[in-house]
This record gives sequence, C-alpha cells and structure tokens, in this order.
Amino acid sequence: MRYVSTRGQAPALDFEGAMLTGLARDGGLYVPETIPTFTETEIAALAGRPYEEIALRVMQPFTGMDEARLSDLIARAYQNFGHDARAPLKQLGPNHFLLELFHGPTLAFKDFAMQLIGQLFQDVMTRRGERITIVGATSGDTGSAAIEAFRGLDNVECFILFPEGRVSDVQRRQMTTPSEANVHALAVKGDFDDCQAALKDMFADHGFRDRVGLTAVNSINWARVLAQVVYYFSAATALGAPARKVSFTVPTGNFGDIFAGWIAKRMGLPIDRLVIATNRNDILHRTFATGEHRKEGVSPTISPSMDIQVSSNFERALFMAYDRDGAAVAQLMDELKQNGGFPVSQGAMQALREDYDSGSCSEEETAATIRAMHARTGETLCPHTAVGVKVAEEHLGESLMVTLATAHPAKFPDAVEAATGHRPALPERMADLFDLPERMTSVPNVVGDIQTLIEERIN
Ligand SMILES: Cc1ncc(COP(=O)(O)O)c(C=O)c1O
Ligand SMILES: N[C@@H](CCOP(=O)(O)O)C(=O)O
Repeated sequence: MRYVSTRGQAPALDFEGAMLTGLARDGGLYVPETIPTFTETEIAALAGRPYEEIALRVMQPFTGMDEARLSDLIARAYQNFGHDARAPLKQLGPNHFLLELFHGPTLAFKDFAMQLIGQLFQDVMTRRGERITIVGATSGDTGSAAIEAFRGLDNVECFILFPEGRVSDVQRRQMTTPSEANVHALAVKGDFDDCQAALKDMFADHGFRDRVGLTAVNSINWARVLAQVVYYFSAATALGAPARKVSFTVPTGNFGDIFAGWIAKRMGLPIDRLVIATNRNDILHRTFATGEHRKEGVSPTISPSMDIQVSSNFERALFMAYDRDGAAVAQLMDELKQNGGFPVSQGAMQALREDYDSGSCSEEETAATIRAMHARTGETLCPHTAVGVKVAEEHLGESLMVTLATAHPAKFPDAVEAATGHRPALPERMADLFDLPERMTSVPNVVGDIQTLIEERIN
C-alpha cells in the first residue's frame, strides 16, 4: 500500500514512511493511493467480534504489516481501556445510539488512535534505533492523549502546543502534571489555529524538521485517521450492517474523525449519511450551506476542543472531491492561507454533499441538549457530544443514527454542572489530578521562538 500527498508534490511512501513523516514535505496530507474494499460477507463476519480483532481486520490491508506483529501492538494499545467493549453503544431513542469513545486513559476518542500509534512508533523506533521529536497542536484532547501515550519513552521527545486559557482545567492538568522529562506542555498565547499553523510552519522548515527528526501525532498523520476507522465498523456491524444502513453524526473540528468514517464507507461499510456537527465555530457547516470555505475568527465555546476554523483534514476531503487533483488542492490551500478562504467548485461541492450533511449548534443549544438528555434519559453528555446529539436529532431519518460521544463529561465539569446542576466526577484512577504539581512553559505565538526552545530542550 502506497500513500500519496494531497498536494501532489511529495514522494509516495509506504505506511511506515507516511506515519513517520506525518505531514508530507510539500505541506500536504498523506492518503492511501487506493482504498481496500471488503465484501458484504467479510463485513458480516466482523459482527460481534472483539474490538481488537475488528481493528486487525480493518487496519491490516492499509499497513502491509505482519499480522501477528500488528495484532500484538493492537492488544497492548487497548489493554488499559476501562470498558471490555472498548467502544460500547448506548441507546438514546428508537433510532438513535451513542457510541461511547471515552473509555481510554485520557477519557476522549483520541486514545483510540494515540494509544495505538504510541505502540507503532515505539516498535519502529526501537527497530531502527532512531530518535524522533513529536510536536503536536491541541485544543485539549489530542495533547493529553499524546502525552499519555508517549510519556517516559526513551527515543521520543514530545512537545505539545496548547492555547493558553482555552482548554478546560482537567485537559490542562492532564498535560501539565505528568512528570516525565520527555514530555513538554507549551502554553501558546493564541488560539488553536495559531498552534496548528505554528506546527505546519515547523514542518515547512525542512532544515528544522530534519535536524530534530520532526514528526506529527495530530490527525494530519494518516495513522491517526486509520485507527479511527475501526469504530465505525464495530458500531455499524453491531447494529446490523451490512444488512442495515447506519448514519453517523460526528462532532467535528479538524475533520479527522469524520474523514475516518468516509474511509469506512469507501471500504464498503454501508454508511448512509455522515453528518458534520459543529459548534458556533462553524466554518464546515457554512461551507456546506454556501459552497464557500472561508475562515472567521475563532470564538471560545463550552466545547473548546472544537474551537477550530482551519480544519486540517478537510484538505483530504477536498482532495477526494477534486478527483485527487493535487495541484488544485495546493492552490486552494494557498488561497486559504493568503486570502482566508476560497469557493469550492460546483462539482466538488456536489461530490461532498453526496456523502456529508452538516449542522451547527449554538452555546444555548449545547447547554439545553445536555440538560434535556440528562432529564430525559439520565445520560450525561460532554458538551462536544451534546453538539453532536443536537445536530443528529435534526437529521434522524430511516436509517439508524449513531452519534459519536467523543469525550467524558468529567473533562468539562463546569459546563455540565451549569447545564444540569450535577458535577460529573473523574474516574477513581484520576482522583489526584488536582493535587499534582503542574509543569508548563508559556511561549509567545512566534514560531521561531518555539523552534529555538525545542532545539534547546532536545540538545
Ligand atoms: C472531544 C472532542 N470532540 C470532537 C473533536 C473534533 O474531532 P475532529 O478534530 O477529528 O473533527 C475533538 C477534537 O478534535 C474533541 O477533542
Ligand atoms: N480537538 C483536537 C484538535 C486537534 O485535532 P487532531 O485530531 O488533528 O489531533 C484536540 O483536542 O486537540
């Protein structure tokens, strides 16, 4: 299996190469050259199988890895999840299910991919005897999941950029309390888009990326997206696929999670609609409503992990919608950077609308959904999941709807308590989170300064 860049100018790589490279050298994102497909019989055979087995079947064709080796890494990745099913389903209404993706070590869906790529990276780096520097940008959850997955590893230094004051206290403490010297939480004076732009600038500085052995663990890294494809299969087959069609609503920011659903659909999983759910930072919903992809300022919300306007994986969706035309995508990305946006061509918009629907949710609606669900079903939703549930309810149709529950409510206790009067508790194993000392460095929103700090710390 070979991977090509969405901007068409970087060398094609195998799975290991794409994973270690993170962002392609032309600034694009790696995507598989072809998407493997499953027959109905192969999909039906996944129903009721353990999550780890589904993960092996779904991911193996993309990796070309030895089955026994991949199976071993998958087993290690999910052994510390707090639920035997790993991604259990819960029924919310006659046609509506929640897919709980928050039973991993840091209580967000990011653990599904991050725990696995932690294992994959460790395996490869040990075999190659090399060192790498991970730099990640986070609006809260990717950072804590990455720090958890990479803390204490000998051959990895891990730097996480987060927007100062714009993540929840639990998210910040998950990043700042681990004491291992190889993890570094950097509080940037800016928003998440600034953090992600700084990260991309570091990748564009080829001298820097080669000197430090830079790699990525954001969903710009294909391996992150791949690991997230698995739970679409586990959920849909548990609900009757391939005999039954299922739709998914996905609380969306950087578009990685929902793009994983698109890959599952192209592999043959009978997904009806993929519904993009945004908070008031709704560039993606506006794109579908107007055909114009244009940034506005980011406005802080009670679902802070989705406070994103430059949605990096939308580039992968555009690449597919523009018939894999790398030059066209490179031009659009240039327009986004220079002019703040671009019109999507009619043909591409039509292709996107064939697979995706969209909706957005205001702050008041998010709080009202948390409150109503709590009162009606006893279920406590995190604010991101509430955005998904609200938009899903507007898209209920004939097929079953699954909304991805992307984080545990206890990561956002203030918002949940304000909505319900009930403060969700962290799991027992995290009971000391607010007693541990914090360790972080404030940095200006200046990429050169951040690069200097990184080079000083690793040398
Ligand atoms: C809790 C939560 N929900 C939803 C999202 C959005 O996911 P994506 O960026 O893959 O669209 C994020 C962050 O990415 C998140 O942390
Ligand atoms: N919401 C994310 C933002 C980064 O997303 P990623 O999936 O590209 O890593 C976060 O919580 O950090």
